Amino acid sequence: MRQQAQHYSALSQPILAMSELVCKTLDNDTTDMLIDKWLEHRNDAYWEWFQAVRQRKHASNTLRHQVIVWNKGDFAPENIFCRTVDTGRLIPLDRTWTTHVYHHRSMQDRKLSMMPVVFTMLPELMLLRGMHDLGCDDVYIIVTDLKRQEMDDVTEYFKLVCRYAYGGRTCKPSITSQIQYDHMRLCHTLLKQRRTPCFPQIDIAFRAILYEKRPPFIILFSHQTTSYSQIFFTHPHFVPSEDIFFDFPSGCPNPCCSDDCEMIRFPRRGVEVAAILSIKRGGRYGKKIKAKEMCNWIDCDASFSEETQRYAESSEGSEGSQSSADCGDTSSSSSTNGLVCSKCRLVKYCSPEHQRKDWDEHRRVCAKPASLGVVVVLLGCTCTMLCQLHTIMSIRYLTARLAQQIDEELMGAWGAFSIDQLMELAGLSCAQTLEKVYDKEKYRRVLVCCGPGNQGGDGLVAARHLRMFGYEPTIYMPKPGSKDIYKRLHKQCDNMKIKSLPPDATIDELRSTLSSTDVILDAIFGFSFKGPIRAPFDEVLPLISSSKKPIVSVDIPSGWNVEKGNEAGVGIVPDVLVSLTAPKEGVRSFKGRHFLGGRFVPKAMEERFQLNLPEYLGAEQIVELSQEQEPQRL
Ligand SMILES: NC(=O)C1=CN([C@@H]2O[C@H](COP(=O)(O)OP(=O)(O)OC[C@H]3O[C@@H](n4cnc5c(N)ncnc54)[C@H](O)[C@@H]3O)[C@@H](O)[C@H]2O)[C@@H](O)CC1
Ligand SMILES: [K+]
Repeated sequence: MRQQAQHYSALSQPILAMSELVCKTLDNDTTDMLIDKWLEHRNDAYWEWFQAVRQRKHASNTLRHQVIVWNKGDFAPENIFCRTVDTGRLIPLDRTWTTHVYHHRSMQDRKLSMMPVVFTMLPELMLLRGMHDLGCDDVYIIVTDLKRQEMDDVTEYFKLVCRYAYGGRTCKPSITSQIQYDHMRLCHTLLKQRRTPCFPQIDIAFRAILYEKRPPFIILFSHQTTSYSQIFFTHPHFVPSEDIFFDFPSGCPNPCCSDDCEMIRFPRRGVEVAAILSIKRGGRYGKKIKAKEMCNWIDCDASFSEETQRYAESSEGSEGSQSSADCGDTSSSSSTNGLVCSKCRLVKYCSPEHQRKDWDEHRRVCAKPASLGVVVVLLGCTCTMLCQLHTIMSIRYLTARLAQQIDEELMGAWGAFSIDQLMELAGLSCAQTLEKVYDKEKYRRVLVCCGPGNQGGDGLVAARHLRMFGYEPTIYMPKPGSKDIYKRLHKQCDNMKIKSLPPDATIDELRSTLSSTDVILDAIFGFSFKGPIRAPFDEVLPLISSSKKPIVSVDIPSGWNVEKGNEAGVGIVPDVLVSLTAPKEGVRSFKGRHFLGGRFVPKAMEERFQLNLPEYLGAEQIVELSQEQEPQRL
């Protein structure tokens, strides 16, 4: 061992036999067992993400774009299909794998199990496995205790070495000295911090695995709670598409977690942020990587040429494939075109026979795209109506977490909005909605009920605009917000001589104000509400509900669960709802007039989150989504 170690250097190619790390292998059955455990005790954030995937089905009907599909059946790996990055096949997530975990021998001495390591990363591993077809039956993980900065440094070092000196290749003297310097620095730092394994051990195992096993990706796991685990891809082709993974959970249990606090650096934003080792392939270092599109039948090695692709369609859907198979074309040799499943249009086969063979598996996901269904139903409608209705049908409903994420991004470095701006537009759209439905001659007296959060701010802005529109608003804030913006907005209302009930107004005072109110604006709770309702709102909400006055709710009716709706039956049931940015999951079954407001989402963001928002007309701040009755002004 010592003799072999003498040959180890930053610039020579190590072999796995030189590694002193212990390799623990978790076979397919163990992985299966871990997946079952995960399904039993799954983390809510991942569960939400998988649910959201369902809504995005057939967002795009083009063959290459639908990267993850779940159309039918329960939440189980066999019902969730992933488009592989290397063969373009759409295959279920139930293909397991063998995990090779390399760790320091001290962990073995302490009888530490490697299962928790795999379990921590299970959702990420499942997706990575699902998105890689060839050569991904084995997954390699090296366990470290690197801190965040050290992980960053090690990542940069491996990128450098793989780019210039992979497989012991010689490189320019200036690069050689840089590699040697970085290597020395890392050895020294990790030794000083008593990291186990030390850097040379990580380096030997890492580069030897790359060279001998040639995996599509390799993982450096970190035990440190303040660090993250890095996934290295050995080619840009192996990085899953960002289309669907941009909102994949960060792995951190804290819902306010930012990008910087990822536990596993899953490439949520695609190639741009992934750690890619640009290994030059070909010659004696292995085959060049070429993404190819292959027949969806897993045992077939026919591939389709990109340039000459001519999508021949089978005459019927997959269900009809059995009859087309009888036509007798059984060629499975390399083909330049293919048969596209005419029902879902998501998969391609080299022959009807292979389409038939794959049907048992593919039937679990095969479904007509939603948009086609709409076209059939609406054949009698005018073109404009059809477009509008189609858009409405496919608008995205948000979970609480996603609504918060969009909010943060709008006000983050990319969005660059301030809260004042968003609140102004949100409040304006609430006032505009009320004005659209309730004529100021008949419904002049508006009670604007404001909660303690940002939604309360929307209410104050709306009160100001309503006054401008000629209404007579009265503000009721049972628990005024403490933020400066809240106080400024209230001052602006005071300046316009808008009345406010005192925060400590008694229930009797509220009852008497309600009796002289024509319409109520419910700006109490928004997407951050979590039941049960606490005082003083536990008395206020029932009183508003029992007043029998018309109610316009902002974003989500107060007291409703953001995802499950009014399941507890204690929420306000409004006549009109104005959703902000995009409607929330909980209002899917809302029966009244439903508007969308908050016209500030940039197109790029709308596309990234696949919100599929309807078009706002002209200078309107609102757009009506659906209504039970004919739209009319009351
Ligand atoms: N991006 C967007 O869509 C924008 C959203 N805005 C508004 O901001 C809202 C979200 O604002 P916030 O995150 O501040 O939250 P909320 O306005 O939903 O309210 C949170 C407040 O309610 C209290 N609360 C929560 N559950 C409670 C319970 N069970 N009993 C009593 N009190 C409870 C909390 O203590 C907190 O003070 C949205 O719904 C929307 O109306 C706009 O202001 C700006 C733009
Ligand atoms: K509300």
